[in-house]
Amino acid sequence: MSIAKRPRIALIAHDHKKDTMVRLAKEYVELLRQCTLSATGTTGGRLVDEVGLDVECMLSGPWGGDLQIGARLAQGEVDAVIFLRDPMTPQPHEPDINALVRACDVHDVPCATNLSTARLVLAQMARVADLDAA
Ligand SMILES: O=C(CO)COP(=O)(O)O
Repeated sequence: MSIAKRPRIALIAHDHKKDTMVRLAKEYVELLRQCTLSATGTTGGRLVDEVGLDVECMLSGPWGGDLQIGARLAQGEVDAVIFLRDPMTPQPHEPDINALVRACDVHDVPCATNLSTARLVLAQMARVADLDAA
């Protein structure tokens, strides 16, 4: 994967996965502080408030936040997506979610949709970009 010197990571979590995202961000806070972060609205707000990260917050997912991130990604402005999806709960904006994941596949951008993969991606990013992991 191609990774910028200061990796640009998008962070997204569905409601039942937001606590997991906050824990993950705390685990990798040293790495994430060295990255340029964007997030969907509610996820980003929690990462700012509870982890103290500097995050550019897009719209909330159901209001178009996934699409905003997807548009940036299509323009080559996102190096990885951590998208903790809730596989048990139907989402009103499922087409937007699919569009973002598809954009990751189209543009060959790493997209972690569960915690274990997220850890692998973040650890690899720290290694490849020679950044300090948590
Ligand atoms: O719905 C989401 C992703 O599809 C997440 O959006 P929020 O971070 O605004 O809750």
